[in-house]
Amino acid sequence: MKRCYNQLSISKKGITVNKIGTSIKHLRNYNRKTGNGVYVMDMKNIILIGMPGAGKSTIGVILAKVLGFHFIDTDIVIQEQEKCLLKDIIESKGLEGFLKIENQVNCDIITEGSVIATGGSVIYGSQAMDHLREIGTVIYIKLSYETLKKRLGNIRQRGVVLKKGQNLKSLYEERCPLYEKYAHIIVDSEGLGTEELMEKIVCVLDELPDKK
Ligand SMILES: Nc1ncnc2c1ncn2[C@@H]1O[C@H](COP(=O)(O)OP(=O)(O)OP(=O)(O)O)[C@@H](O)[C@H]1O
Ligand SMILES: O=C(O)C1=C[C@@H](O)[C@@H](O)[C@H](O)C1
Ligand SMILES: [Mg+2]
Repeated sequence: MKRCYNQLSISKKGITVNKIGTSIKHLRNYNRKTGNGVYVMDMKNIILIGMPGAGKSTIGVILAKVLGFHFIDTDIVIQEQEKCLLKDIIESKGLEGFLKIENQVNCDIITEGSVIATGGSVIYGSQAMDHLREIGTVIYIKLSYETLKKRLGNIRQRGVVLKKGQNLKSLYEERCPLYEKYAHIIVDSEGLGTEELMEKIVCVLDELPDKK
């Protein structure tokens, strides 16, 4: 099922897409008589990726408020779709089953002007990552292993996709190259509190050459 998170509205001026905090984007080449036109998706999303505990959900919601964007947490979308907690999906369907659902949920996201906080394991879904890179700017929130270890308690209790014999260190080493591979931008969050990190991301976005 495709999920659409934005709303179209029709006015005398034609069809517009209302996005909180952003200018209204018009349907291009809109013909009032036929009602035809091409809507150009020119408002990108901001997609946050990174290790579990990197702060994607925490930062994502603050970023959305500051930018006037929508906020989507894909972990919550998965839970709503499956009507089940993440850890219970992992337990009942196994790691592969969970990753398949996560890939599908992320592939199905249709939105614009949204901050999307992904789950830490989203980078195992290559179709999902290709889709997310298409619909927005992918930001990798990078944090050292040492800080993550301190921040995360028992990662098994958190429902992390951890293979047999894997620990936080080997998970970190396996995933870092994948986060780097899929990121448009890498933001080092070492030593930064939530407000500082949020400000750093806003600055980085502000400097993007193709900012819309
Ligand atoms: N900049 C920060 N400094 C210190 N602690 C932080 C920071 N950002 C988030 N945290 C804390 O780290 C923990 C994990 O944050 P959060 O749940 O946002 O991570 P996540 O990246 O969304 O993880 P997951 O992949 O599991 O969804 C929380 O307890 C949160 O309060
Ligand atoms: O990093 C992970 O393996 C995960 C992180 C969470 O956000 C959830 O997506 C899920 O619990 C798996
Ligand atoms: Mg999260």
